[in-house]
Amino acid sequence: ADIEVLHWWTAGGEARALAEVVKKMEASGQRWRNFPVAGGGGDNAAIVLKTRVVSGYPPTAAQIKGPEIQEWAAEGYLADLSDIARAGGWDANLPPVVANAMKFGGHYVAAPVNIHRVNWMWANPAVLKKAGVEAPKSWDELIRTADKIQKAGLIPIAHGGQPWQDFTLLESVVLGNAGAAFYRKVFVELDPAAIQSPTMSKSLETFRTLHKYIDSGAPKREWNTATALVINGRAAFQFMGDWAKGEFTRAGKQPGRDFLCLAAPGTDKAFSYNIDSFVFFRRHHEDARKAQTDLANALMGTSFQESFNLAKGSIPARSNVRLDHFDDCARHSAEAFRASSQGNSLVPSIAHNMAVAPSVQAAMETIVSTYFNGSQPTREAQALLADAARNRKARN
Ligand SMILES: OC[C@H]1O[C@H](O)[C@H](O)[C@@H](O)[C@@H]1O
Repeated sequence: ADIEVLHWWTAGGEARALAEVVKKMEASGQRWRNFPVAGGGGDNAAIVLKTRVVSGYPPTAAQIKGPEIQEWAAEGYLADLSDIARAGGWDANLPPVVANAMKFGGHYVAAPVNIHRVNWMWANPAVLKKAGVEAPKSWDELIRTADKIQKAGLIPIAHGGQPWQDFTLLESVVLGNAGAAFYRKVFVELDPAAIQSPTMSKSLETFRTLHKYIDSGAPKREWNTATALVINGRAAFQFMGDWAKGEFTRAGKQPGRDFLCLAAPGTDKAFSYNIDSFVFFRRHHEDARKAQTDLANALMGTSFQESFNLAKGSIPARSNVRLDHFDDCARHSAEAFRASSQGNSLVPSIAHNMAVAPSVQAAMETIVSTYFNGSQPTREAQALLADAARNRKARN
């Protein structure tokens, strides 16, 4: 049968990883019908998906993540994957944080394909050498380092001017400056007092200071175009999740030699997670359900979890996939995931829709991006963020 899948993996490394899924499906005799919606981060895809579902024309499967999964399940649109999960031993082979994110009312309604770490700093060692600087360990040190890089005529920070990319940068600043417990207070518990605290003011001011280290070509730039600036030695750093690594490896670059994968300043003991997953829209036709079962099984298959994540830059969601074929960055990520799960410094990525409901996430993303690209007083931005948080809580 046809299996039509809506997703937003159109950038080079993403498309290469997606090809692994298509290969698997075609091998199981299903016809893959691609429904890509361009736009990194997935904001566009979420809008297109809503339109299709509301007009009674949902795809067979779609890329949906975090609390949005529970929202769709609560509406009764998603197929129950419990039988597939039981037969596949998902509970035994997934870290609890991953398993729980895939469930609604204790039932699996989504299949996870990976664990991305968001709080990375990608660096070009040749650019650092040219500017005579070291990789910074704190955000204050980053600012001093960036000044030197800029004086050397190079771009300190490769960035794409899109709200989700701005939010991705802020989450690493808060995590690095104030730690995992404070991050949770602000971006998970939505605590208005923490949002309006001097600690948050400091992080917002550090965040906005970084704006002067991005180049004038940044507005609207896609994330992978920004990664190319680091790959090509025009820029020193990019703050982005490890989907960026898929771009370096696709360009034949070696970790440790051509690029460095470092934790964002001050975040080496923390892990901001982003889990990609697919849901399946309820279907009554037997063939369609068979195709959905085949895809769910393929996505959680050990060999697929290896081949997909080698291309994507993330680590497998399945905890029993050996990492022998993975590089040092991936092994570093897996170790950081393990250590931060034990050390209580594993946090859901706010910028990548893992922490709060989509509506409050979108409201905060807009406030954060407006603040980053303008001259709004910090206190004012904090008040708006606190309002967005309160509104959400009022609706709970
Ligand atoms: O498009 C950029 C990134 O956006 C989202 O965070 C997705 O989870 C990730 O898989 C993708 O690579």
